[in-house]
Amino acid sequence: MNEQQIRQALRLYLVMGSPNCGGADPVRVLEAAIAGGITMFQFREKGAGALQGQARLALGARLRRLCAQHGIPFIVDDDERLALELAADGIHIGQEDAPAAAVRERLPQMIVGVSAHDPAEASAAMAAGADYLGVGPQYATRTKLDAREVRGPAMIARMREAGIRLPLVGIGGIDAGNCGAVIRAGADGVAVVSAITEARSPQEAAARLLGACL
Ligand SMILES: Cc1ncc(COP(=O)(O)OP(=O)(O)O)c(N)n1
Ligand SMILES: Cc1nc(C(=O)O)sc1CCOP(=O)(O)O
Ligand SMILES: [Mg+2]
Repeated sequence: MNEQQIRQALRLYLVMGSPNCGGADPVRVLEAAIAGGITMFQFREKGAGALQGQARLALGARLRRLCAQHGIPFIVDDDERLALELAADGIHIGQEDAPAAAVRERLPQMIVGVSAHDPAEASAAMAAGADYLGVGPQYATRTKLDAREVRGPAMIARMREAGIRLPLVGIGGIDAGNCGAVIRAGADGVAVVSAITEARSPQEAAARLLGACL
């Protein structure tokens, strides 16, 4: 994918694994979210009760197939080996994961997303060859227990003012009521977990988000 295609795909980015689905089948949740209009998906099988080993691989393969059927880019959180096993379109890594430059070198064919919390980390990620940035937490989140302090959309504006031109998505506590502020600050899109996975109707929640952050 070229830079413009990545920018478009970031518009409404669902990040999720089975622990986020409250007992519902993650495949059904993803199906509904796709019907509602999500534009990118990240398999993040993390937290209490997360699947391991073969079960994780099997779920990832079902989600991967669904994304392929609908032309939705499929990204894997953290795990290079899993990303390769699932023939993912990309990988997302954080500041505590493998160095971005090494991942870029090992996975030249993949989209590489990197978490950045300030302009210095954003510049370093850009120099390392990142394809997009994830900037959070925008707002308070209950989903990631080890999230950093809330940065707010102002951090995105600071990155843009500092000359960071990479495709960029905000993440953390984002819903239909606050996503507009994230886009107005300079993000190409929003990444969400609970606003879709915990909604009574993930399809309607995705559609509402898409409408609100256009
Ligand atoms: C799109 C996006 N942005 C940020 C993150 C967070 O990544 P990281 O800091 O590595 O934390 P974990 O998700 O691995 O707990 C993300 N996953 N996706
Ligand atoms: C996966 C993740 N990364 C974050 C960061 O700040 O980098 S916040 C987060 C969880 C986002 O979940 P929700 O949309 O339910 O708040
Ligand atoms: Mg990580």
